[in-house]
Parts: sequence; C-alpha cells; structure tokens
Amino acid sequence: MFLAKNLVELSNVSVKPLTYGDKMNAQPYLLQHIEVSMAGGEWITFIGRNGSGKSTLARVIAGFGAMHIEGRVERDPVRFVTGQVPIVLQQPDASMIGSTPWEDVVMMLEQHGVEGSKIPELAEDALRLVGMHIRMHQRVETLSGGQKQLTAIAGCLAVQSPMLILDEVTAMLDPEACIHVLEKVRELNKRGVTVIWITQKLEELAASDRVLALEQGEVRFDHKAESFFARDEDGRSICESMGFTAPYVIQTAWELEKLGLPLESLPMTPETLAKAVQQRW
Ligand SMILES: Nc1ncnc2c1ncn2[C@@H]1O[C@H](COP(=O)(O)OP(=O)(O)OP(=O)(O)O)[C@@H](O)[C@H]1O
Repeated sequence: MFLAKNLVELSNVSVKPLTYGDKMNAQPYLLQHIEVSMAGGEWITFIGRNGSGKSTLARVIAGFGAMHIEGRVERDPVRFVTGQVPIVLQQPDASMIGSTPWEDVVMMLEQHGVEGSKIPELAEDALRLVGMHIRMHQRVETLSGGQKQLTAIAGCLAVQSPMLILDEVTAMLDPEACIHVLEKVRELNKRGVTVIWITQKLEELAASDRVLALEQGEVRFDHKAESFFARDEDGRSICESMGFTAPYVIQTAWELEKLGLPLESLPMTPETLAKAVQQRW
C-alpha cells in the first residue's frame, strides 16, 4: 500500500541494463539493494563518483525503461499521471528544442497532449516562475547556458511534472550562472516543488533536505548534509571516506576544531560560517 506522504518508494531495487537472453545474466548490476523513499516538497541531492549510479537511479524514479528492474518501485499514481518525468541534463544546448523559450515550452506542452486553449497561459506562467518571461521571444542562440537550463526547467513546470529531476544542470555553467540557477530552483522548492538534484559539486549540498550518496550502485549515505561532513571520534567523515574534498567552509570549520575552537554546528555556506564565528567570539 502506497504511503500517502511519499511520492516515490523504492524497496530492494536492483537494476541491470536491458539486454536479452544469456547475456543478461552476465550483466553487472548498475544499482543494487536500493531502499529510498521521497516525500512531496523534499529536496534530495544525489552525489557519488562518476559511474556510481546517480543518473540510473534518477531514470528509475523518472520511469524510463531500457533497464531490467528487480524489486519494488512505487510512484504516487495521482501525481505521476504521465509515464515519464522529464529530466533536465547537463548540456544546455541539448535542453532546448524550440527556437525561443516560448516555443520550447509550448512544444513541451503540445507533446504532453495539453489542450491548445490552455497552452498560452501555462507556458507564460511557467516561464514567469523561472524568470524567463522577459526573454520568452529571444532566439535560442542569444541565450546563455543558464537561461537555457531555466527554460528547460520551465518546460517541466508547465507540464506539471511531479518533481524536477536535474542531472548536473550546473556542470557547464559559469559560477554566476550556477548560483542563479540554484537560487531559482531553491525558490521553486520553497513553493513546494519536489527536487532531485544530481551534482558532483559538494558546495551545492547546502540547499538539500537530504543527501543520498551512491557508491558502486549502492546507497552509502542517506541523511542530512551536515551529517555527511560530521567527523566521528576517529576524525573521519563520510565525505572523506568516499574520497571527496569537502567545501572550503567545512574545511575551515575542521581547521578551527583542530585549533581547539570548535563551532557549535557545521556551517554549510560562507554566511553561516561567518555567523558561527561571530557567535563564538
Ligand atoms: N545502458 C547501459 N549499459 C551498460 N552500462 C550502463 C548503461 N547505462 C549506464 N551504465 C553504466 O552504469 C554505471 C552507472 O552509470 P550512471 O550514469 O548511472 O552513473 P553516474 O553516477 O550518473 O555517473 P556520472 O557522474 O559519470 O554521470 C556506469 O558504470 C555506466 O557505465
């Protein structure tokens, strides 16, 4: 029975690529023994090294085939009305199909079979939510990478996607555009939009309610971001044991602790670091 509060539940899920006959037995698992549930309005960040299975897990949640799935995958039938959830990928040029943001979102709505008379209002509302209404008739070749990504996000919002699945959408963007896209997605999340954010950049974890760290197709960690960086009595964190370099603010807090000046809680942003330092002294 589906738990009303959960949008998605995966229980003991393992995944192989879809191949036929004997070959399939020999295929290695891309994911193994995954137990994950996700509530509406949550922001969950997937991290893990290249090839750890982040995109595969996102595809399972999004409902894409081309995989042999074992175990139980349940998606809220009320929210997941169409079979597949669109995924925004890292290449901004691959994210847009129309020649303008307007055309792009309208095409997305048409592809989803939305009644023609409803399309203009839905398209404009979605573009407004990501701040792209002011550029909605601008040619695609004159848009920045960040503006293309925001247009793709508007397309997902327009078709009432049950969640935003964003697979390394800031990977090709400059630092300013990264911050802008992250801020827009954070605004949407505050309005109740559920977010799966896939990244290799640990400084982006600050926005999450939860971090899900994958290692060789298995969930290694599923908790709050602060716990990912918390050091145990041996002085080691999950972050370090997975071979990641912690963001600068976390390293600063660790150095202060080494000097005998521990902060009350681990800061996730430069602002919270400054505040924690100010409160201590
Ligand atoms: N269709 C497929 N057939 C065979 N192997 C596949 C297929 N799809 C993915 N893989 C393999 O599955 C593993 C997990 O891939 P996945 O793209 O999910 O990882 P990821 O954590 O998103 O990696 P990255 O950070 O590089 O995007 C990789 O080793 C990949 O090569």
